[in-house]
Amino acid sequence: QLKDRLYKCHFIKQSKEVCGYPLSIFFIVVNEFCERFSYYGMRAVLVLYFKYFLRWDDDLATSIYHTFVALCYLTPILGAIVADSWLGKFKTIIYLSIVYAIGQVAMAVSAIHDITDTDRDGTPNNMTFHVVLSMVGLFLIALGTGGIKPCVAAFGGDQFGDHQERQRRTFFSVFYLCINGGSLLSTIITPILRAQNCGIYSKQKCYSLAFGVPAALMVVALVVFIVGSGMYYKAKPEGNIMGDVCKCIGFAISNRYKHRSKQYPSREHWMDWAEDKYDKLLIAQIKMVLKVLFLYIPLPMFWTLFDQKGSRWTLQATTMDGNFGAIVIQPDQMQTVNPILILTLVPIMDSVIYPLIKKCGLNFTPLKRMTVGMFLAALAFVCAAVVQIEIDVSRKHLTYFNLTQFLKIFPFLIIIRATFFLQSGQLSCAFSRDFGFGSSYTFFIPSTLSLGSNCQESITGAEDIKPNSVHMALQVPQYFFITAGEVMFSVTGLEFSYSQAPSNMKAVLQAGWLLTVAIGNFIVLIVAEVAKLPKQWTEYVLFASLLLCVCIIFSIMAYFYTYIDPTEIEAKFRRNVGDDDDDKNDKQRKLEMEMMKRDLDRSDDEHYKGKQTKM
Ligand SMILES: N[C@@H](CC(=O)O)C(=O)NCC(=O)O
Repeated sequence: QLKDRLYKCHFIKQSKEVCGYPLSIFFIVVNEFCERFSYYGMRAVLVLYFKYFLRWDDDLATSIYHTFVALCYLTPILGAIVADSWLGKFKTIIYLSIVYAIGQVAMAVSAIHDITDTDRDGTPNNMTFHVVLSMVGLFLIALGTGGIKPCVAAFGGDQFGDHQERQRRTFFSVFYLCINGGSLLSTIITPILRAQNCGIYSKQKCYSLAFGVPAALMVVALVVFIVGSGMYYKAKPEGNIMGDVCKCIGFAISNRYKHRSKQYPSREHWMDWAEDKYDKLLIAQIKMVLKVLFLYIPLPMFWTLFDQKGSRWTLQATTMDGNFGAIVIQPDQMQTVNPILILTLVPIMDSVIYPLIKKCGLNFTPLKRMTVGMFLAALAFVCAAVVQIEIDVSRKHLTYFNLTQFLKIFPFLIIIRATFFLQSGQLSCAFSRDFGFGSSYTFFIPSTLSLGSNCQESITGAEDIKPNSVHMALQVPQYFFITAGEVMFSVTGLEFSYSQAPSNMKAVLQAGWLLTVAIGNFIVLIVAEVAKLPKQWTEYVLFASLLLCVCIIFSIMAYFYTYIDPTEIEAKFRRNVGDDDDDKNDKQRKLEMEMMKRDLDRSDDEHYKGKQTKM
């Protein structure tokens, strides 16, 4: 460890800097931007791809969507283990990014309807092919995105020396902004691509392009990361810390069980039963981690609600009117409201709200912030329920109007003007109609119609599905509350997990934190499946109530939590151990340091000489 630290100091001293930041982190930040573009871009259109391309119903589409998201947050554990105990972060990121890019390409190919459209009617004839290929693609993406997730941020953090604490903190903020920048751009762009018509034999909605561009961005992310290769500090794998933790806990439990009889004196903490075999420092570190993990138990419920903005809320938007005057918003583009608000709310919270609360003399601790975040998310779902009731009322009556009569009643809903051509031999006639957002019509063409004459007046239409009359802008309050909740809950939670974790277990807690997201997505599936509520708004109310209950439980748990300083605790343990064999260790350490410094100086000289010879 000492040797590694010396090597790192030496490496960082030698590496190029721009404005006090290692040049290498620019490649990492750009990589993250492209990767998040790829992930969120694909995810933005996913639920609509299930519904309209694979022709699944809303429930199946929602279930598979959340299974996929859950898988994306289960795989970080795998990535952390592979990186820590075997390949190291750099190689893990490279290999898993390749898997990820292959998955994205598979998704793009699965969305080409022409591949199986043998009768050329615009719909695939072998749906199984498309379903299987897209499921394989999603599995590879989940493996890739989840696997690299705990590695990229930590790898970025590794590039800073101990003296660059401030720069490291700024790097993490920029990193979060890059995530949301990538997400924002892709969530605007991929729905536009999806809405285009493309195809060889027949034109259909262009899901292949909407998945193809994220695939290209993932390749760019990989290339950018590889280009920076020579500049990175690459820490060696530290051994499987997750394995050590599990073994130590397993030993404590089995040892406790073996000594269950009353004749053995009890110990202060059940983990103390591991003292017979394991280092006291490791046990103290595990105790710190377990304390935080216990606090994590109620957290998945927040993600249960949060991640529904990509499924239920997008489906809700499909039943709303996206006409904003100058622009028409696609339902899946509404998700951009989240990253837009993140980019504005994070700086406002950090520089105005939190300092103001502090000035008022209130101690707004991280756990209190997280509790408020949960409450805001519950509020967001109450808003979603109210909007849903509005939609249900507006869509209650399916009426059959004469089109002209209908347009007279709802002229403000007109947003699309389409022209149809009827042709028979040399004769043709054209008629135009205006359509409301989300509406469906049947036109009656009289058998007596003579082509060549004006058919505008002769053709009448019946409205099968009324245009969406509830405006998408009504979703803004629910987005506002869920994003304000995210800033208070997620950004604070990440910071809390990092600050309360022992030095060698930051990755373990990161993986634990990401696991709460995975569990949250599984809860959506379970609740939606078990409750099977007939009305969507009642499901929203159910989720809001569940989170409110969990929020109360969490606030009680948080009340009893005492904040710790892991560095201080670790130093105390090291001092205690050090007291026993101080002299021996000091001499040994000094000797090792001397030898390593000499080694490094020598390798420096050789490196320098090598450069001179080459010149
Ligand atoms: N606000 C989200 C991005 C989004 O939902 O558009 C976020 O920052 N997520 C964190 C991540 O690591 O993706």
